[in-house]
Amino acid sequence: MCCSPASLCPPGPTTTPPLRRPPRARCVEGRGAASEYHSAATTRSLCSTPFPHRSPVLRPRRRIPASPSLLDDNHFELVHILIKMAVSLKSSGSFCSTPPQWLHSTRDRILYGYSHSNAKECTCKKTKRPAPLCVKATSTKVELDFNDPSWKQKFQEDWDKRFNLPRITDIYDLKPRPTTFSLKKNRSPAGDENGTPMDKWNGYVNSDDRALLKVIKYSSPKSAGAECIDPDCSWVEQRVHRAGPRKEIYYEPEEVKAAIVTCGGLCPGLNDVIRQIVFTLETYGVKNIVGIPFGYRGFFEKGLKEMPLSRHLVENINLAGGSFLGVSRGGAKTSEIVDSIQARRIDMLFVLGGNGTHAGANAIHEECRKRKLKVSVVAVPKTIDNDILLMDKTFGFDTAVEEAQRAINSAYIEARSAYHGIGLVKLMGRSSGFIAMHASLSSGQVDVCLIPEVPFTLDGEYGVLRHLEHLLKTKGFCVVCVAEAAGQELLQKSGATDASGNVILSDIGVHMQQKIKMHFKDIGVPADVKYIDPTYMVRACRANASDAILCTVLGQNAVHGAFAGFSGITSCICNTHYVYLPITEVITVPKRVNPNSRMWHRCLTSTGQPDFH
Ligand SMILES: Nc1ncnc2c1ncn2[C@@H]1O[C@H](COP(=O)(O)OP(=O)(O)OP(=O)(O)O)[C@@H](O)[C@H]1O
Ligand SMILES: O=P(O)(O)OC[C@H]1O[C@](O)(CO)[C@@H](O)[C@@H]1O
Ligand SMILES: [Mg+2]
Repeated sequence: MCCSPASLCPPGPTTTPPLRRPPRARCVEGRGAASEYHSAATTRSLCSTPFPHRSPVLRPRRRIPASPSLLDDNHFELVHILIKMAVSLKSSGSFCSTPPQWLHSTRDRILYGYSHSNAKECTCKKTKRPAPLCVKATSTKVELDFNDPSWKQKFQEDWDKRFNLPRITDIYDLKPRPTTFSLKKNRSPAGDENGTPMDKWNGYVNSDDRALLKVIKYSSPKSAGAECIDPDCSWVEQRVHRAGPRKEIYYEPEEVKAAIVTCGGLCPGLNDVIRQIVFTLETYGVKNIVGIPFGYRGFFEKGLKEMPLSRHLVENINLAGGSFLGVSRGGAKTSEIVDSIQARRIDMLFVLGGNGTHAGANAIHEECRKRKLKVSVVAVPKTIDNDILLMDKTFGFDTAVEEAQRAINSAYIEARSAYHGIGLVKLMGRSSGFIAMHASLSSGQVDVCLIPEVPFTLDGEYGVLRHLEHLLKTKGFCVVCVAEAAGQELLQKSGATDASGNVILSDIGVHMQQKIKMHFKDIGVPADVKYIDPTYMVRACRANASDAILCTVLGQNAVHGAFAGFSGITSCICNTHYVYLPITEVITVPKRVNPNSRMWHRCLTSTGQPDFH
């Protein structure tokens, strides 16, 4: 029976006064640059007024390094890389040596994380204060000195270079032809007063159209989730290429052979994208469309035959989940794949997949260039994990969240109906906690959300288990949502990898289930633990409405991108606009949840959970 929490469900056990822990003082001073993360007022109050334990209100987080405040979820991971690079540089003796090491933002010693993948050591002045870690702002192509009045212009020039879309005309001298894509092509054009036909269809995107990647002007790097290029948080426009059909194209549709391949794990919406690619190709006039079975493997595994595709064949595939073409991991040998592309005379390759697939697509694109093949390789970002840089979301994510919150709801109902019920749900997300965070937010039924980006302890005074005790005493039941990649440092690593080389994670869900059961047994408190691991259920389903729309647009734009002559690009949504990005810009690291983002703070406000360390 399904029941709404307040009305139909049996009441939970009577609440008892909250379990109180002795208040502890939290002083963040004396930690180098980390202390600057808090305002002076916050720091004072943190040092002088210990807040009561288990307060449901959002408390200032402890020991968060300063620089993540400069970054959003897209770029948070870059800071980890910079920290690692900087720390290793330091240990190799190239860095100024005074500990402690925190990434820090000041006028003359700057780390800013946005869009910069190379960290270089800068000069450290001798100061009395412990020196912060010094990382000079660099980008992949240009070093910026913010004292130079023209730094913005340099930044923008560098940006435009990086986000310039690779195209087949970079290696081929080709003349475009007028597009065959017009939604008016089957109608008789209306004439003006002289009877001259007027083509009023204005559905083409100009190649100079750009969308802004970011729209917020942050007044300070300390603003929640701030993304700043320089320490003053100046406004700099970061523009990317708008996606859509162009008036001129670089292929003769009748001569084109187009192929579609789906790689990696399953994801809701794969079929919707396949279907739209086929529809759009046919609208251009392409007749030779094939599907490559079972991911990149289909290019070289004997016995796997390409599948001819047509509108008729794919008409209804979106009604089911999975991939009509099949998926696989591993086995990507770029040169063999390109041999196969060459042998099959493929002109356009549409690649649907996550970060690994994108890396593969880019390698294929590069190899085609090297061999001077006129092939457009266009990717469409697919992953329930939502862990690809720069884009608002990847297709499949919304649906996975929707399915995940069904599991949370079941855990809630089980926990709410049991005496001292504890519902525990583990959700997917190989390297990031987006599904867990969003499903916790959307369900509104989670008391504790644990993600890999935010470390936690299970045992001890400030551990999760003590908080569960508190919840049982105060609420009578509780629900915990843990991301599969969370708390890996608490578990033994197997060191195993899957066929694509992805690390196989240890099972935090089972570990927590056992720890919770043992803990309550040890302290002699009854606890009824119900563990739900919905695993493949969150991704083996058909796309929901919002993903279906996203897939439709991304699939269509992928085809427009190929006909416009682009290659090595991905078709995605940024800042609510549909755009093309060079693949190289989205695959450097997985996108992760920024613990200083408003979204994570909202999640904490919703769950009411404290710090667990
Ligand atoms: N760096 C790389 N270069 C070339 N090919 C790669 C690379 N990384 C992964 N691949 C190939 O891409 C395909 C998919 O990779 P992977 O299994 O990691 O899934 P994914 O695309 O990241 O999607 P998911 O989100 O499901 O993990 C595999 O066939 C793999 O061999
Ligand atoms: O299909 P497999 O190999 O079990 O992969 C599971 C992984 O794939 C994903 O669903 C997508 O990357 C992850 O959330 C999960 O860790
Ligand atoms: Mg991946």
